[in-house]
Amino acid sequence: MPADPTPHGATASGAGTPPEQPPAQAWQSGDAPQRRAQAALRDLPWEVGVAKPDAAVVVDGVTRTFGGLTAVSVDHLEIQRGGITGLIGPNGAGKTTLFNLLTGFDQPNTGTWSFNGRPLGKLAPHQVARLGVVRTFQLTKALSRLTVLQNMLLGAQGQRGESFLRALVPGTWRTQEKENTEKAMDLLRRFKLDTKKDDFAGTLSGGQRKLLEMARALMSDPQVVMLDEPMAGVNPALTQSLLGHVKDLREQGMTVIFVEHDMDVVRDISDWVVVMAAGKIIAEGPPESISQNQAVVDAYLGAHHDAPLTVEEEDRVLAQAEQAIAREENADGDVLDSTPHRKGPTDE
Ligand SMILES: Nc1ncnc2c1ncn2[C@@H]1O[C@H](COP(=O)(O)OP(=O)(O)OP(=O)(O)O)[C@@H](O)[C@H]1O
Repeated sequence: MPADPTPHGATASGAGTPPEQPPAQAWQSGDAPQRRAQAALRDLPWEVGVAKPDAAVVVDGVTRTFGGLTAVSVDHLEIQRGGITGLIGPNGAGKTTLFNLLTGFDQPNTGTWSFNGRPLGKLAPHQVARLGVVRTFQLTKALSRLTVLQNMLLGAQGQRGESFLRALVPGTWRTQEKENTEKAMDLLRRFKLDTKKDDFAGTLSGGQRKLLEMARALMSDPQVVMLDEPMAGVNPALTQSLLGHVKDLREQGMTVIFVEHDMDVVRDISDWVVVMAAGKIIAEGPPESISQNQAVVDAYLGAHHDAPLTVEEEDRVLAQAEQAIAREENADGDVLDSTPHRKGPTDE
């Protein structure tokens, strides 16, 4: 069982309640998306698995084990549409594994999950992306020997050229390619990478690669964007710009879920925070509820959250990222084959 969350205002059952506040305003269509998301969430109890007023993603009974280790065991989780949800937890809590499962990069042992009511299990990453759910990676997977623009074009989804029959009509393909190039250049301008379009991605700084990764994810017009540590390794000058871009995604109506260790960043941009430890969700609530939650404090202190990764941990994270990249490249390249290319629980 997950530890009871005990945020400010905790009840005997361990569930938290929001503090007294003025009555929530009814949603106005002209409201800023941030205010809408926060208004929708403000009166919810701070308890694990709480139902959201308008859930885009719903997860039920998802578990993933590696040998004897339970990396993810999530009973119930709902992600509010149009909000920014921060997913936090100590190293090894299962955050990346949960991202991998939800986006088709890994398969669970049990469980179901859906987007807009449509089950996403058994779909490959490119199929999940086409339905509107995309992710970025902890270690940016911008392909270093492709140019910035080529990387962007790889992120385009639903290309007419992917259909075998349409691919036989070169004019159709060229139209699509032109549209994709224009869209890519618009995004590159937005992310201030347009002057680098012909540079190899490998020559970009860490922060610029993060921007490229985010820009590339937007090529498929996603509705849900999952960002794995978007700020990690980014110099302070670019951090504000990246934060601004994440907030922009919400402004444009997207649902954002992001993994982050920096609590200042989490407090700054999250409408809601979900805390994982040892594979389970141990707390949920608005950012202000989290630092007052004893279960969260214990999980972080107990796990030596701020300790640097050991060489073994670094090797594992790198190997995981490389495997994920290889799987996505297989999925991208194999467009005529709808068979999912994924790692399953039996492939450990
Ligand atoms: N492919 C794998 N094989 C074996 N164990 C794995 C694998 N992937 C993840 N794990 C284990 O599952 C657990 C959860 O790992 P995961 O990377 O999801 O955690 P995390 O919360 O994302 O951590 P971090 O914050 O360090 O990125 C860890 O104990 C990890 O060692």
